[in-house]
Amino acid sequence: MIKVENVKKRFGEEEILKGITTTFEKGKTNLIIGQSGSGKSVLLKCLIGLFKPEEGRIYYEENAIQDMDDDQQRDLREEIGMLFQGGALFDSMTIEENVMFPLRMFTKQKKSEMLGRVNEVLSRVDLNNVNKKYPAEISGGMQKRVSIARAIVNKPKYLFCDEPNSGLDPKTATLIDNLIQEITHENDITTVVVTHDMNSVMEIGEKVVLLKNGTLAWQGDKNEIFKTDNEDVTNFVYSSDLFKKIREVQLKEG
Ligand SMILES: Nc1ncnc2c1ncn2[C@@H]1O[C@H](COP(=O)(O)OP(=O)(O)OP(=O)(O)O)[C@@H](O)[C@H]1O
Repeated sequence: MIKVENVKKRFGEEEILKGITTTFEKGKTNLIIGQSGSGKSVLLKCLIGLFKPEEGRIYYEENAIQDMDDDQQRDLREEIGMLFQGGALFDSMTIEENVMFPLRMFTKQKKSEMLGRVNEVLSRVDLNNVNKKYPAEISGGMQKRVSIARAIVNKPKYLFCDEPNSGLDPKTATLIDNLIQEITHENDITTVVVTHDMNSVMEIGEKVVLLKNGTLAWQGDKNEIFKTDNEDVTNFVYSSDLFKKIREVQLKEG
């Protein structure tokens, strides 16, 4: 579990996060949603220690990042898997080399051991026989699977995904969402996903945190999001025409 307590982050005069308090739960897919510029990425960067909040505390289990020394922060980094926006695979490396990269960075395993683990995670994301290909030689959906494999190769306790569906067709996006959720459940990981995608909210929103102008406007789960009268939620959810229509049908049917 990750606990966020009154986190404030400013850039110059502008306060971007205005005191966020929430929890991201273990074994669940926790989603951060909100309009463009609401502070989702800044919060994610605070969580992984890329930005230092001016105020507030972020706890991994019982331990606040703010109290960790360099060694403890390095240990924490090894427990974190990151799925970057766009995948961020290294173009000049094969799929196998890409997935092996975190193992080479963080462990002293033998090559054969690393290869065993690489094949295990590639197989988990249903990718076989692509080891020697380069990212440009496989589809966007497959690249995303490779990125997931790379993010989990070190058996992280915490997984962060920045817009995992960007650039994917709806069917592939749903497959990727489901894969992230399955892996979260199987390994009891605390997963945090930043997304704009209402389909993701409906599919995997086990805990949903809505940001608005750097404040926490609402939190709940995917079922509650369609029942609440919170105006910020309805503005966000029903800014999509499709969901507006679903809402009208729901209201008609009582
Ligand atoms: N390094 C930075 N320096 C200064 N301002 C920043 C920095 N990073 C983000 N901001 C500002 O913080 C605000 C929130 O940005 P953030 O990237 O968190 O939004 P977001 O909700 O993730 O939006 P999007 O959905 O478009 O990615 C924006 O006004 C942005 O300009």
